[in-house]
Amino acid sequence: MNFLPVSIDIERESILIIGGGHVAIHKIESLEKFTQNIKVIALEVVDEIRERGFIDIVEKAYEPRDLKGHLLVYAATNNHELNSQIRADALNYRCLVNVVDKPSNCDFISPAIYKKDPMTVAVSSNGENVYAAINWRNKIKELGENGELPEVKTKEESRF
Ligand SMILES: C[C@@]1(CC(=O)O)c2cc3[nH]c(cc4nc(cc5[nH]c(cc(n2)[C@H]1CCC(=O)O)[C@@](C)(CC(=O)O)[C@@H]5CCC(=O)O)C(CC(=O)O)=C4CCC(=O)O)c(CCC(=O)O)c3CC(=O)O
Ligand SMILES: NC(=O)C1=CN([C@@H]2O[C@H](COP(=O)(O)OP(=O)(O)OC[C@H]3O[C@@H](n4cnc5c(N)ncnc54)[C@H](O)[C@@H]3O)[C@@H](O)[C@H]2O)C=CC1
Repeated sequence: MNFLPVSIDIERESILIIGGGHVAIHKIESLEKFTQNIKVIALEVVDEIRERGFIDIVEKAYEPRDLKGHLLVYAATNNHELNSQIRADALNYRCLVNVVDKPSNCDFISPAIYKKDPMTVAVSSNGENVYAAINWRNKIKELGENGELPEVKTKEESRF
């Protein structure tokens, strides 16, 4: 596996999550710091997703055509075969898919994020050790909360 970190403009994107359980909530907790343009398709959706109010929820079984028009897709069902099938289907729709139960079958993976406007830190272990990524992020967050990261000044003042 070899994942390149990039920052994607999602201003005009609707992000699709297939599956509405605990892992879907995880993904939403990161995504909602950046966008409310999120759609969830699942047989059943947990209350924590419903309570958010801004999420477009469709309670039904996944079908390949659901992928149409979505750049970023999270295959987050509890069905291993279905999650892999979603990535295979996505080849016909130009989507990038995060398969939550198989790092080696992902177009992209979700880093551990610390966001303090306008700065974002995203830590990844290249999909190899999610707990190490979370530990590093927590350490960076601690530095940020304790005022130990460089102050963000204007662009001119920040020049090297
Ligand atoms: C590869 C990746 C794919 C992807 O999902 O993109 C992946 C895969 C897997 N995670 C597993 C378990 C857990 N993951 C979390 C949490 C997070 N997982 C995230 C990312 C990633 N997880 C990607 C790699 C990122 C990298 O490169 O390092 C974070 C950082 C970001 C996010 O999800 O948004 C988010 C922290 C959110 C935050 O704190 O901000 C927790 C903790 C918790 O649930 O609270 C548990 C324990 C759950 C429990 O114990 O029940 C397992 C099960 C196998 C195992 O346990 O060994 C797999 C499958 C596997 O590794 O095979
Ligand atoms: N990447 C990560 O951070 C982590 C990944 N995992 C993996 O994530 C997977 C999902 O776990 P949970 O969210 O806890 O499961 P869950 O059981 O809480 O939720 C599963 C969801 O999938 C939906 N679903 C199942 N079949 C469907 C279909 N045909 N069409 C539409 N929706 C369908 C269900 O309705 C439900 O909303 C597990 O396979 C687990 O191994 C687990 C922990 C962390």
